Amino acid sequence: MDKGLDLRNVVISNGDHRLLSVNHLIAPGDVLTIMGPSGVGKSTLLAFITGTLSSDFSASGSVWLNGQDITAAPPHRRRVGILFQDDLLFPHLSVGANLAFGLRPGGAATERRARIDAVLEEVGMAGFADRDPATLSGGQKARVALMRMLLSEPCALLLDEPFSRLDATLRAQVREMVFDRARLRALPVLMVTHDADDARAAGGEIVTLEHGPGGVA
Ligand SMILES: Nc1ncnc2c1ncn2[C@@H]1O[C@H](COP(=O)(O)OP(=O)(O)OP(=O)(O)O)[C@@H](O)[C@H]1O
Repeated sequence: MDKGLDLRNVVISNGDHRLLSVNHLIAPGDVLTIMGPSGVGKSTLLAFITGTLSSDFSASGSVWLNGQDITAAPPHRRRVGILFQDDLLFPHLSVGANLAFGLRPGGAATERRARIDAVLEEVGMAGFADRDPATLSGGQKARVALMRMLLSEPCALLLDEPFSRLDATLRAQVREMVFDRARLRALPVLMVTHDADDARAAGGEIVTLEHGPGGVA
C-alpha cells in the first residue's frame, strides 16, 4: 500500500480539449509544486482531488490517499485540506470560534477548547482565542486559517496560491510555517503557484504544465 497522495493516470478534459494529465505519487511529508501559465488547469486539478470538479469537465483516472481510492468519495469524506489565497476568517466570530469550525463535531467543550489552545500555542499565538480577528496582523490571520484547516485532521494538504496576497517578508514566514506544520504531520502537499520563490522554498519536485495537448506531470 502506497502511503501519500497518489494521482493515478489522471486526465482532465474540457469538451474535446485535453487539459492536463498527471501521474504522480506524493509521499508523506513531501511537496509537489505545480507551476504553469494562467488557465492551464492547475485549480481544475485541485478541484478534481477535492471532489468539487465542475460537470463542465470530464475526468478519468483515480485519486488514492494512503492506499484508499477516494475518487468517488463525497468531498467531506476525503480528508483533503485546501488553503486558498483568500482564506478569510469569519469577522463576527472570535479567533477561537473561527478555529472551532475546523474541529470535527463532538467531544466535550473542555477538550475542544484544549485543542484550540494547543494549536494557537503551536503557532506562537497562545492566549489569542478570545481575540477579534480584526485585531490580528496579516501573518496572524494566515496562521489561524492554516490551523483551522489542520484541526480537521486532513491526510493531505493542497495549496492554491496561498501566499500570493502577502508581502515578501510575511510571505516567507508564513510559507515556512505552512511547510513546517505539514512536515511535522507527515502530510503530502500539492501546491500550485505562479511564484518561483514559493516553488524553490517548497523544496520538492517542481512540475510545469504547458498549454497544448495536455501537460504530463
Ligand atoms: N466551470 C468551468 N467550465 C468550463 N471551463 C472552465 C471552468 N472553470 C475554468 N474553466 C477553464 O478551464 C481552464 C483551466 O482553468 P483553471 O482555473 O484550472 O486554470 P489555472 O491554471 O488554475 O489558472 P490560474 O493560474 O489563472 O488560476 C481555463 O481555460 C478556464 O477558462
